[in-house]
Order: sequence, then C-alpha cells, then structure tokens
Amino acid sequence: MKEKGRILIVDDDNYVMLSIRILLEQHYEDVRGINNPQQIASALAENHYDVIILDMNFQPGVTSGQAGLDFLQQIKQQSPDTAAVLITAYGEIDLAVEAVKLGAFDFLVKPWQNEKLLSTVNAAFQLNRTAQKVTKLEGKQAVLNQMLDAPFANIIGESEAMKAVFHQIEKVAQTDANVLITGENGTGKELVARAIHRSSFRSNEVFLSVDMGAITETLFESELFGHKKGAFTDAKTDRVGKFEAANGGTLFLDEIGNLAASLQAKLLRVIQDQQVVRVGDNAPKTLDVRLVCATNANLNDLVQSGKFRQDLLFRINTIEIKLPELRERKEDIPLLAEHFLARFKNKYHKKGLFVPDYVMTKLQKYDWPGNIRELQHAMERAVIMSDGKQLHVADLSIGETNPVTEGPSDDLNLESLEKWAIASAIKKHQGNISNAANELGLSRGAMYRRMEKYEL
Ligand SMILES: Nc1ncnc2c1ncn2[C@@H]1O[C@H](COP(=O)(O)OP(=O)(O)OP(=O)(O)O)[C@@H](O)[C@H]1O
Repeated sequence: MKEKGRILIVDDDNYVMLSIRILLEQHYEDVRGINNPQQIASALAENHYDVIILDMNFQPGVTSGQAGLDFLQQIKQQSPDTAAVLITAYGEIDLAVEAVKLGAFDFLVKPWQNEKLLSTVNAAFQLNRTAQKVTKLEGKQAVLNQMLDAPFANIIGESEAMKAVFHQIEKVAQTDANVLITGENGTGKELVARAIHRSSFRSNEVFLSVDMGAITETLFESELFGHKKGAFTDAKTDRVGKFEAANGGTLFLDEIGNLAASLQAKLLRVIQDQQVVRVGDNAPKTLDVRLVCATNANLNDLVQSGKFRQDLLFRINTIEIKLPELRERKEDIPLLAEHFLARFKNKYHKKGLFVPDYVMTKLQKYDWPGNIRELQHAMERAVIMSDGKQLHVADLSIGETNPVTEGPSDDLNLESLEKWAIASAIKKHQGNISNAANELGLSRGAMYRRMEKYEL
C-alpha cells in the first residue's frame, strides 16, 4: 500500500527528475516534480510537502552547491516542517555537513542507488510525520495547560486553609523536592499533585499517575520498572515501566500507604539510586523523575506499627502538604457548590437552576465525610434529579440532612407528621419527587413548597 505522503522533486535535469519520480510513485500517493527551483516558493505556497528532494546545482557548469544551500534555506523558512533531502553529483562532504547544519534531513550522491534513495526518503517521511504529530500534541497540550494554568484555576477554595495550600504549591513547584500530599479521601490530593506539576519547570513533560493500592504484588515491578521480552511467561514484548515513561516529568504515586513491605524496599532502592532496571534485564537506566506521593493514611502511625519503612517515608516526604477536610473549611462550600452547579447545569442542560439559601445552609451544615468528591457527586445527582428550577435537599441525597425515617415520633404535632410523611415518601421513591408527590396526593408544586418549608 502506498504511503499517504506528498513529495516534491526539484531538479533541472528532467531525466533525473523523472526517474526519481517513477521510483517514488510506486511508494507514495502524490509525487510531483519541477525543474525550475524558482517555482519552489509557489509550490510550497499551494501545497504542504512532507519531503522535498532538492538538487544542489542548477546553473550549467556551476558546481559549488551554493544554489542548493540557498534554496534549502528558503524551504526551511517557508515550510519548516518539510524534510529536505539534497542530491548532488559532486558528493563533497563539506557541503553535506553544511546542508545538514542548515536543516537538511540528509544528503545523497549521484548516481544514487534506488534502495538508498528510497530508504532515505522513507526515513525523512517518517520523521516528518512524527514531528508533525508532536507539534500537534504540543499545541493541544499548550491549550490545555492554558485552560488549567490560571493559578490553580480548577482548585476551588478561598479559605485560609486553602490559601496556605496554594502558597505551599507555589513554593514546592519551583523545586525538585519529593512531595507527600496527605488528606482524607476526596480532599483533592491528585488535583494538587497535578497543580504542582503544571507550575513546575517540568510542565511540558509527562505527568503519570499510579494507584499503588490497585497494583498487585506480582505486577508491581513490571508496572513500575518495566520488563524485557521473555522475562516471565507473559512477557511477550519489552515493556516500559511507569518510572521510565515519566522520565523528565512527574510521577504521582497515589495511596502510597497501601504498599506491601517487600515492595517498599524495591521502591526505596529506585528512589535512592534514581535508576531502574527492567525485570529480566541487568542494565540500569538513570532517571530524572520528580516524585509526588499521596496517602490518606497517617504514615507516621504506620511507621510506628512497623507497616511502613521509616527510610522510605524520609525519602518521599521532603515536603509534606496536608489538605484540609472539607468540614474544616465550610466557608468554601458555597463556592464549591456553585462551581459544581455551573458545571452540571451545563452538562445536563438545566440553565435556570439555582441553589436556594436554605439548601446552601444545609450543604454547609453537613459534615461531608467523603469531602469534595462527595459534594461533587451530591451536586451532580441533585442537578439530574431537579425539576430545572431550584435544587432541593432531598435531591442531594446526603445522609444526615434527611434524618427522618425511623417512623413518626410520639408527638402527634401535625407538622412533624407531615414532615415525616414527605421525607418517607421521598425515600420510598428514591428521590423521585413526582412519584412521591403522587403517592401523597400532592401536586409537584405543593410538594416542593413543603420540601422547602421542612428543608428537605
Ligand atoms: N478544591 C477543589 N476544587 C474543585 N474540585 C475539587 C477540589 N478538590 C477536589 N476536587 C474534585 O474532587 C474529586 C476528588 O479529588 P481528588 O481525586 O484529587 O482527591 P483525592 O484526595 O486524590 O482522593 P482519593 O484519596 O480518594 O484518591 C475530583 O473530581 C476533583 O476534581
């Protein structure tokens, strides 16, 4: 099958041009030729070429190659991602060096061998395609970074506790120190790890995340350090481990407290030596990886009880960032709730939806054991369940705010009974307000009015 590439041959010798063209047309979809180098500019303006094959001497009797070098510079200026292969009958090595310095991909000497010409053009084509992909990806990455980079744009919080965290992120990001992020589940540890990476000089390199709790002991080494083909029964090909893949960038080891003792020793060795050896190999590879670890466990306690190596803890906690629980920064709840509301309103096309004050008060009173993740889920659920106007506490499905369901209390106060009946119906119908209203013989509007009254 032919490659989907476009190639231009520039040679004033029609015979040379034609024979290269016939050869390349067997391998590439679009091969064109021009015999006047003055037409290069217009050819490049009209089409993008993957590879240009350029003669170096154009005036009869002139063999300095200077004309080729001049046109090469013009090509590089006009179309920097087109690979140029130069051809000359006078294979002067100095000229070859000069041309490559000026950005030529390679140099061929007439008379050429077809295989050599083909392999050179092919290599130029492949390299060019890879370079184009990289440029595209870098462009995408830059756009993503821009979106996310506005100082921690996606980490919401204005409380003193969060300001202190932002300050710490800024400070550690400038260094290569290993960072340990601690905090309960859902407090934003991974988010902070990514922010550190994006604010660091490694931001254009990779950020890789590994959940240490999810890696089995048997796969640990192969996952993290890689393996050679044949190292064990299932090793059908060479495999790059996460450490090697993160080289130059940041490796985020989540749930580090869950690592088995035997594996802690292996990890410690790699961190100490800054080298990995793939399973089944014996050549160590030196690495430049910034390590950020996270845990919801108290590693000092684990050290005390002999479950975590103290020397490993010292290696990973050069700087420790402790993330506050959401219940310790309740002043951030309205901001976070509005942030998630905006996101999910957009996602579920419920434009006019808002959070009434009494619901916001409920959100702030609740303790959020699952922290921001729980708040995010509660908001998403409530947006989905809502009638599109305002959020109701019942839609949030957060345990404690709905403490209703044991049965009507002994006091036969009508309001208490009504509150109990409404809450029970909502629970019975799993938050489906219409069905609950039906069962109670109420209209939806009357149902919502009562939910508001009883803060349900
Ligand atoms: N300050 C914040 N602002 C906005 N979203 C946040 C914030 N903190 C956390 N989140 C969101 O909450 C969810 C949980 O965050 P993240 O995964 O970073 O927490 P974690 O502490 O790493 O959790 P776990 O310990 O369970 O792995 C994510 O969807 C994240 O985007």
